[in-house]
Amino acid sequence: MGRGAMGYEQASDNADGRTAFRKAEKLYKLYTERNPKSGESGKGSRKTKQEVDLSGVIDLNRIQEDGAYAEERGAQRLESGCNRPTYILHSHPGLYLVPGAIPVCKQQYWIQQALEVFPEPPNRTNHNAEYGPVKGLWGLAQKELKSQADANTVRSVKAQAERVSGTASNGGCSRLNRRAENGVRSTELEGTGSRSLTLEAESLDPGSSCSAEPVHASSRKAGASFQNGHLDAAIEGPGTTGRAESSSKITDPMLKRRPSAAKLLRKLRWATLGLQYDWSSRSYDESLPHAPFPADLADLAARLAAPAMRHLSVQSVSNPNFVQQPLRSPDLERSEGECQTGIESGPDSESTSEGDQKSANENVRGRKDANGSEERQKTEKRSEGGWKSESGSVGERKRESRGNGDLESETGREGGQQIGEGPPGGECKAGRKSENTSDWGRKSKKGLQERESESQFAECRKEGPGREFRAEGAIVNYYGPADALSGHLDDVEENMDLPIVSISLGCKALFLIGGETRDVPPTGIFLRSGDVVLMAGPARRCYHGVPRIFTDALHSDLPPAIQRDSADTDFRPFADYIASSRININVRQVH
Ligand SMILES: O=C(O)CCC(=O)C(=O)O
Ligand SMILES: [Fe+2]
Repeated sequence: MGRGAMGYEQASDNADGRTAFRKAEKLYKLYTERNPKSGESGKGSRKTKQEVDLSGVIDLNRIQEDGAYAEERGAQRLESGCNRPTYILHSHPGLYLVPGAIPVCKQQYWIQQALEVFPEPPNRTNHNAEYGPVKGLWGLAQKELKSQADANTVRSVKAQAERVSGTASNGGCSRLNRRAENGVRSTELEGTGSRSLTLEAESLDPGSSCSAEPVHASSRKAGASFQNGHLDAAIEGPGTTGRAESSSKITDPMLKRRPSAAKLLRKLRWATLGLQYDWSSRSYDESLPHAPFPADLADLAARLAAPAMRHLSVQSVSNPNFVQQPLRSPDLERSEGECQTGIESGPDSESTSEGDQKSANENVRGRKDANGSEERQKTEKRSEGGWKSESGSVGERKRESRGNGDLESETGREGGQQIGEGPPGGECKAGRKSENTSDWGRKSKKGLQERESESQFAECRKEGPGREFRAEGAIVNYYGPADALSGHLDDVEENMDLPIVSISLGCKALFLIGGETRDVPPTGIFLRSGDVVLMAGPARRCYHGVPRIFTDALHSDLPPAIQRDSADTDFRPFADYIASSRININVRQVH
């Protein structure tokens, strides 16, 4: 196929029955192997990553810096009218690449939204099927993690005390209990209620004979509760302990099986915004309860989509058969020309309705996958999905696929300048502090502010009436270190020429885009935090996927402001998450 630089020239040779797309996925996926030197072969031996030749992957940073490289890769810079360099690839008409489109402070904002707000009911996540709507997942997970950290401190103090005294004594034990209680109270002071206290107490020094027994007992009585039909994570308890005795008090069978919030967060794989996609019917189900599409994200998507919308408009004029763009809805009517953030108006994340569990035990392909199947394909259990698990027990690593299971997981968890609208005055304010959010977004490093001045967005315009992208639904993908999204098409939206606006956040990913069949060898492109991809027109009909994300510090290419060690304190919990994760928000116009 003449893409020798990709390093898999043989990809279209179908002799072994594998398609070119599949071969590329296999070539690039994360391989780990046990290092016999680091322990006995088998259990306990260290896994090491295998080197893969990535020289064929298009690097958008280099495209921007090196004209010869850009030309060699068939990349051409567009005048997008948005002051951000936008590139097209000659090999993939309809694909638009906007490196560093989202400023770093906005990346922080969207990461926070994706973790704290977007998974909230009535938005559905991969957890709905098994556990029903889970409310307050991020907050509760953070409390658990903090309690675990406190417990670790208690443990190390205990160990130290034992080392000093030589033996453990009852006196030492009660001292430790006091410390544990202090730990709980200090957490409570930070805003947790009394039930949270019991939850946290359970996490403290688990299994220790010195643990605070009376508190445990009260936690069981607190039990889990439903509020407005939602499992309210903020006041639940027993599901997080996993202890047999606690489940005896629980009547709802779902809750018995519910893992800790921290684990649920780790296993979060997708959330849907706006119109809810029903994986069973492979369509957007407008009867499913849904919150309005977040206004700030809709505004951002409309701006980001502009280059593709402009192109489509031109084509529709020159070709009368070309599909006409739908009229923009009056409620999205806004003044033209402003290129400010829309994030001041955060989405209404209040739950408005009951969650839906109707497809709880089904797993259905939600899109056409790399095998070309367009059929509804039910698989046995939704929870089995298409997740691949290379390490860990099924129970430990069992993951739910979103629909067709094209998000895969293979191992356990391990550890430019931009559109995204510069706010007035050149400051990169990430947005108003909302009720549930911390105020990290208001802080901004000086250097950042300078780089993200308004001037670079001044020309970023949305198109006029009739040509503006209208965000109606989005899928938010959460990738852990060994997760992959296998080749697929997104082909259920009404107008398949309209762009999908795809925003990358967190660790670098390898994105593959091929052709209309999986026999076409795909092109690999690195996507970093803040990069945006538009797939419009012909590119909408091309198989694409993410075989790999890079979570090691050397290759994750995280900007300092979202790195663990250098992020502002308020952003630190999000930085902890994103250090080994990638989030992708892809926004669609459905009608
Ligand atoms: O994660 C990505 O970059 C791609 C996501 C995607 O293709 C999808 O969700 O349909
Ligand atoms: Fe996709």
